[in-house]
Amino acid sequence: MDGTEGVTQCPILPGDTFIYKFVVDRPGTYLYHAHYGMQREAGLYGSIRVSLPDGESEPFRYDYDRSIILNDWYHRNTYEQSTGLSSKPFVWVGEPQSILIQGRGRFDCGTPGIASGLCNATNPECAPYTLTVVPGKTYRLRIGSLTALSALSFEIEGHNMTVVESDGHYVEPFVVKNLFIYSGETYSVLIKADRDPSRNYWASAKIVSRNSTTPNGLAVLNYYPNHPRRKPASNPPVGPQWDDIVPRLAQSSKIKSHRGFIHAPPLTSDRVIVMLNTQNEIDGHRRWSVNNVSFSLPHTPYLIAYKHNMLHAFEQRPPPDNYDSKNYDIFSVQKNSNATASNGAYRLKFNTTVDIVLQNANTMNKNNSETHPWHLHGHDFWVVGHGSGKFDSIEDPKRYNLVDPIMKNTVAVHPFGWTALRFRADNPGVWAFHCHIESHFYMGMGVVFEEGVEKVGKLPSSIMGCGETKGYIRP
Ligand SMILES: O=C1O[C@H]([C@@H](O)CO)C(O)=C1O
Repeated sequence: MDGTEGVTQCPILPGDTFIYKFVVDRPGTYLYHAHYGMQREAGLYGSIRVSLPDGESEPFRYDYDRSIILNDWYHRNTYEQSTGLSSKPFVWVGEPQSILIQGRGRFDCGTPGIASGLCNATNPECAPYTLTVVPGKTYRLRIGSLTALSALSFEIEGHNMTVVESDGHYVEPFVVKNLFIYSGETYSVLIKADRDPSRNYWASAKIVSRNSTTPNGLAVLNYYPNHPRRKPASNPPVGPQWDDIVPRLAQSSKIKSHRGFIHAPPLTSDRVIVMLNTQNEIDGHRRWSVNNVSFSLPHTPYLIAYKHNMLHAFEQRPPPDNYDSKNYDIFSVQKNSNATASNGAYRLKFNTTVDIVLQNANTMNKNNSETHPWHLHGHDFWVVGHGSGKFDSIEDPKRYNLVDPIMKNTVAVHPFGWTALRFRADNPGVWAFHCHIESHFYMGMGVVFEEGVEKVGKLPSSIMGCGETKGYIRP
């Protein structure tokens, strides 16, 4: 079960109980969240830690295992936000009010317009999250990002982090001072509590890629037995420049599979889909598109429509596999006047190898391109390449890493850059592939893949009840 509303099931109605069954078949760090409207941003999410079977060990050592979720937080509720996003004129959600580390953030209660009775900065719930460590011990910190919008840089004052896992795959270890993490991703890092134990240290999460006014999210690394509320004696780290793409691209390119766990990709692919990511206007609505097609969800979930011969429930023409890459200038604002909205799906041949090249471009604002974390349901993919500028379909594939690429389920395409990924279409079903920024998916930044749907067994009636399946009896 996958749980994506409109793709693999109908939404779960208020008061309903819905049971998800899935096989827990791989250790690692994972995220779960609502996939209806903007409910994830409204708070319906969490993380899952899958441990190893007894007797097996990981390719790294640590004394303690801790998990945190990074998020961004808005004061306006998601109904207001989604109304603005679909209005004419368009009302953008703007920057979040706070960055949260494990659910805790801060906000200046002196901000004009905030009713003072509702905001109390001395409330103990406003105290930063504290991670208590025993001097000399090594911690595995599992970090997941479920931000609605923000790309983050996470760091702990004075402590390097060794990246060892991402999205459930072991990484060939590398050391960072700050970890760039995009919505939908998970990382495990090892931290050794080997600094002066007489004090506490700041952990900080800073927004990158957007020129944000949101203050950094803060937490405290508390060396036992210091008091957890004792403020670190220094200023929190300022973090990297928000618009410096170089270190972000470098980190993305650095992540490789752990050498003891290499599962190499097929050396060739059967199909290449190049996806130009653009922001554009359709019928006066601000939208995001892939190859000039802006995604909209059908009322009848694809999986049910395919299995129950209701193909009329959505557009049968698939979106294009390419764009006019010869003539399109990705570095300037484009009109994209042929952009349309559609819910057509890509149909993949079962058991074939598919390459996706995400091509970033300028938004509708001058000299602006954003970071988009793309998340694929139902699969892990190999990240075979990242680059800046326009993807060269002859030269760039020659430089793909087909030896030890990392497998992930979420990967970023950087501003004015491209990201190439490869996967096997070997999981029968229908799967969303979308930008994990909540408002961007809402604005159409996604596609759907069908593969081997004929191999899917009888569908449970619990997933039905919407669109053309309204009359279906639910248990
Ligand atoms: O989708 C978006 O819209 C705004 C801005 O482009 C509107 O002008 C923004 O920053 C986005 O990510």
